[in-house]
Amino acid sequence: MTGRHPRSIATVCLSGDLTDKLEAAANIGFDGVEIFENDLLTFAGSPADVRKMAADLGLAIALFQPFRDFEAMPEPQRARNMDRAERKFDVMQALGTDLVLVCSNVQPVCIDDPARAAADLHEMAERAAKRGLRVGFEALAWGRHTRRWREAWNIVHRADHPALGLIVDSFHTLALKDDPSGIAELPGSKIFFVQLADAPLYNMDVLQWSRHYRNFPGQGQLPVTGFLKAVLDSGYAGPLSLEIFNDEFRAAPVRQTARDGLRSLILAEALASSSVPAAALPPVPDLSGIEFLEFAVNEPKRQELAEFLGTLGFRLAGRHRSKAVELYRQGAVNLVLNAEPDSAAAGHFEMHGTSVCAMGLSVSDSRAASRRAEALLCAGWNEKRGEGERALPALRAPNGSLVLLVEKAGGRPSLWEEDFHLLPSPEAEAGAGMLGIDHVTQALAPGQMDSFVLFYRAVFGLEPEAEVDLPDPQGLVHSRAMVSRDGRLRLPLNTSEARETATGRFVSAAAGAGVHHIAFLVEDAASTAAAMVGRGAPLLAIPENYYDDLEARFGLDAARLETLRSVHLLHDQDAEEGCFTHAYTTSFSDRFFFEIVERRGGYRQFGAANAAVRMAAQARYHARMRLRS
Ligand SMILES: O=C(O)c1ccc(O)c(O)c1
Ligand SMILES: [Mg+2]
Repeated sequence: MTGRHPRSIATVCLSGDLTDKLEAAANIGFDGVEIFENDLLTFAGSPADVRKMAADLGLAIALFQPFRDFEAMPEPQRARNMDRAERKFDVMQALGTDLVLVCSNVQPVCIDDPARAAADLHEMAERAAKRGLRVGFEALAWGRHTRRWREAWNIVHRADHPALGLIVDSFHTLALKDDPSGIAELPGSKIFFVQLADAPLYNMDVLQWSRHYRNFPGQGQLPVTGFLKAVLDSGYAGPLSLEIFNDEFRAAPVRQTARDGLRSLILAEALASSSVPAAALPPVPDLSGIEFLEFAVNEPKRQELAEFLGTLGFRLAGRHRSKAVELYRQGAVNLVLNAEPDSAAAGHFEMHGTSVCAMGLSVSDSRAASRRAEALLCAGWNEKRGEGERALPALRAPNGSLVLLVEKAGGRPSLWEEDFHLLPSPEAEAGAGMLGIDHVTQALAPGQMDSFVLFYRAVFGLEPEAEVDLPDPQGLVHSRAMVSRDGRLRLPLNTSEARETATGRFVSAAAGAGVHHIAFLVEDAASTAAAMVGRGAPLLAIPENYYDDLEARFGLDAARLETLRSVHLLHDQDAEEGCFTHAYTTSFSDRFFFEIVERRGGYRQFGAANAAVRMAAQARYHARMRLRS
């Protein structure tokens, strides 16, 4: 590969001991690592052992860090710091790395004099150079006197030593809302190292923010792309390295974090260097929504689920030509029930019980979409298939479920016509009014949000909406919707630290993340709900108090209120008079549930105002069911 920057990750990003960290970084495909001193101190082998381990794994040790509180100290600390530096140079030579990161001094006694800082760094660089080593100086956003990249650069420039260079870190620059564009004017060869980190926008103490809430580029809200563009425009040719301090990363499975990290770096580079072909990714797929959802079932659960879907107005529309797979249909909604032994669905059923095991996304170019996914490190999947059946490119989502890429080619028979024996649709069967899939909500285990956000953002170009907190009677649920640019695909993601919330119960019952609810778009929620009730659908009962409050909030007339009340409908309005009217079923097998939604006047949200009422009703229902069994 030509002209690609070496890709590196700091050991502090990853969980486990140094062996776990290096193995994960190497296996996923990083070229190098930054060794954090703490990971070395707590490691039971020598620096030479670490050097050998990295070499055996094919990993460069790109940098050793941090070296703290060095520059501009009064005597006697100044002299002591020079000795301390010599000892760290010994460690670096044993490790086999030539670059140390000096972060700006935070000590109150540090002298406010750039000339002194420059002189001290000059001396350190002179000592380093004697051993063939180099020193990089980084501004910490909370440094005593040096906080911005330009302040650090002025000191480096003034010190004027070939073994001294600048280290820039996107977090420190962007957290202070400092302008990175001037980095483009620096001589690229004087930038010795580049660290990348993103973060959610929190209004908090910058040190706490940095030490606990950083995340990978693309997982947060900082303008990392603009920062990286400036870096690349300088002509910098060294490593791009991820440096994330994050409480959840410290607890997450190390290989997952390593994969997310490399995925984020590949995406960040592609976004920042869209004009450089070497960094290019196939484009974000042109998505037109969800073609189907597939449920993993066994034979008894297939019958049970088919009956449940019948109460929602779905009818059996076809049987697969070669597999124990059925298609249920209504409007543009396709639901597939897969009971085929020895399939991805069967594996999913073994692990998670009755659950959504695959989502079929409709794309204009499935091969390009799958090449993009592969370039972003998604594992693929080849399902066995019968003679003449369509091969659907498939990739694994972070929870192990599949995303299948369905291409709608004009003129060609549909997937359903190709692979299924379709049953004639009876004229009289009108269904209950489902038009399409409005959104599909997944419940995630605590700590998985960043991973899923990055997956949908990188592979499919969905953008995260602002996080909302939903109060369940048993704890808080955090929800963030991933939405395609044209709004046609909506995938809310929910997490909860509390085990007994609706989200927490799902994750423990289903043994992991998965689809928790499916919302169908309808034209007229009241008539659909009435049709569902007529068919025996179990709608979730909503308390009287809710309707009293609705009347007060929106001034709905008595007849409308009575309609809503009679079929357990909830209602919300946005500031622009957009309306959202919706109802829920109780859950299937205490797992997932369905929603019908009617959107009017451009309403774009998900009825968050009603989530507390829904979750309290679910908690009551759940408690009643538990008493019965
Ligand atoms: O939090 C810190 O102290 C710290 C140390 C080294 C770094 O490179 C950094 O960005 C932050
Ligand atoms: Mg840093």
